[in-house]
Amino acid sequence: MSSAVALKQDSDQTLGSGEAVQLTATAPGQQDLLTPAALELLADLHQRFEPARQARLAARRQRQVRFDAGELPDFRADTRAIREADWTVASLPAALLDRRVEITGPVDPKMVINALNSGANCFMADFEDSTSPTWANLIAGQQAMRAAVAGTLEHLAGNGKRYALKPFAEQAVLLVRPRGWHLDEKHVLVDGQPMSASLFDAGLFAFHNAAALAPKDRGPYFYLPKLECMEEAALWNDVFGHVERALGLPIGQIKVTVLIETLPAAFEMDEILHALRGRIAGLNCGRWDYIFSYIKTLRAHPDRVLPERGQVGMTAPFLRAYSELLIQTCHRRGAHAMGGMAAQIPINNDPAANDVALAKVRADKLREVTAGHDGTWVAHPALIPLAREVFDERMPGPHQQHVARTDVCVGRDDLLKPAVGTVTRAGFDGNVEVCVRYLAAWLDGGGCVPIHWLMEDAATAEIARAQLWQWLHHERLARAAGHADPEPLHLDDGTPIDFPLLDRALIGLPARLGDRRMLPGGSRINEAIGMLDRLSHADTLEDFLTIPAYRRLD
Ligand SMILES: CC(=O)SCCNC(=O)CCNC(=O)[C@H](O)C(C)(C)COP(=O)(O)OP(=O)(O)OC[C@H]1O[C@@H](n2cnc3c(N)ncnc32)[C@H](O)[C@@H]1OP(=O)(O)O
Ligand SMILES: O=CC(=O)O
Ligand SMILES: [Mg+2]
Repeated sequence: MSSAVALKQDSDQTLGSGEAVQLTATAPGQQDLLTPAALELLADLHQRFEPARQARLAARRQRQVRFDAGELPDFRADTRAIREADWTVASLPAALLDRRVEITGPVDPKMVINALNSGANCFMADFEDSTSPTWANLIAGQQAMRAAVAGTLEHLAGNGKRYALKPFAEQAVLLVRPRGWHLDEKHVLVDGQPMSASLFDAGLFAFHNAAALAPKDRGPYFYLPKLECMEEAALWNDVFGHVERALGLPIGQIKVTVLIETLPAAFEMDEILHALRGRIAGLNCGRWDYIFSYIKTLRAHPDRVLPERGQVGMTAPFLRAYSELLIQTCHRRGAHAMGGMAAQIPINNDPAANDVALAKVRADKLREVTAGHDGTWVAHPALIPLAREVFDERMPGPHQQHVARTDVCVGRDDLLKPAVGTVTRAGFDGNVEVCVRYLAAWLDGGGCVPIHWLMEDAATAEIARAQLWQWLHHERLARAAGHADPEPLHLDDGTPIDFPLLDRALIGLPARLGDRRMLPGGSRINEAIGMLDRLSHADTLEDFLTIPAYRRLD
């Protein structure tokens, strides 16, 4: 670990000497978390791994330049030996053997208590897609994690309802999802530079909780988001190896599950498992970011434009191929193949509509367990009994790794084959509405919101704004790709998808939304409309919505 760390908090308060960590914001109770020793670990992680992170991000940009020039993703020639050799990942810890139902959600204390008490096998506490990373949210989330692991987490709601944890044996197993490699944590500067949000979230969680987890036969367990290739997985492996040494943990104590939620990563599932083989417990189908990544990666390929989001289900060719390849790959290597998230949530005030929503969730879980997944995700506690029932019926053991799926034969074309369908006016306007409402909520500190009874988070908002951009720029992109006399895309009623259509949707949105005081982030709606307008008109597709949005946070 690096030498002593100087801590400057706001007013240049210096607690030590040597390298400087500067905190640019304050939140209640942060002194208990950001102790000199914790900051020393964070500074050390930054100094060791920031150059490699930046190199990986540069490699992403270079790869995208090639895709924009017409190249298509493919399996790597230089890693063929890894794919062809027989090897398996390290054995799984007992706590991660049966993961049939996992609940996910933001990290505020009430959600954390509800999720841990929910009866799900596991809980993924999410610092990424469903958390808006205000400094207050991050500090409160890390405090909630520490108190949850200590068994002391309590919450008193505004309505007077008290929340407390069930006994440890009845709680879901905790996994934490740190933010992805692309995000900075601007409130922590090391040597004057913002540190990686991934290293901040994961490093701080491990620092405060590894010792308390060990006597319970647990460790810091992580879900790793938005990886694009094996080198990014190897970087995580190096980080965790170093954290284990720094904290005196046995090597391999930190376990990970990797979300396969980018198109490039789907071509490197074996390689990612291999890079993390001493600590990986499984892969997960992060379907929403995967759809976003398909659009983003193939943005300049006019023959691979997707229809509106509602028509892109898991039975679409490229999604079916990816989930089946994930199951086959995981089971060959001794890892769990986790399913993903249906977006429907319970509809409290309309029993008939609720039945339809639950039927869609049931069909999704049935598809997953029948295909060979070892577990699934739910967004809401009320969906746990349904998911459990479907998995219990078809998966009598703790998992189904014995289902080898040798019948699956997925090649490059299968992973790239687009869904067929249309863009309706409702689909176009729906993308505008979801993006604006989600962005407004996010800017106001809310990371996950129900909109028209669907769970909307950063990944689904990314689909909405990336689709809008790709549809609107289609004619220009097609011309650049060599198509003679390309036309704009059209809605199914014949209306051209052009900027006047977007302008009309944006101008009409406030009236459609009604009383914005009733909406999460209602006061930020105009700002969100302005952002979507700019992002949609820009000649280049912004990599992540949350990067420009983060500049406006705090
Ligand atoms: C693409 C991806 O990355 S998916 C993973 C990221 N997304 C998620 O994790 C989604 C998590 N889900 C949620 O945040 C919520 O379910 C929402 C925002 C969609 C809906 O939440 P609400 O509007 O509060 O739903 P609702 O009012 O029906 O909740 C009823 C109760 O269940 C609780 N609840 C709802 N979802 C969850 C959850 N995921 N975890 C724990 N508790 C939950 C609520 O806190 C509430 O508790 P209370 O009765 O004690 O007040
Ligand atoms: O993180 C999950 C996803 O679907 O995206
Ligand atoms: Mg995701």
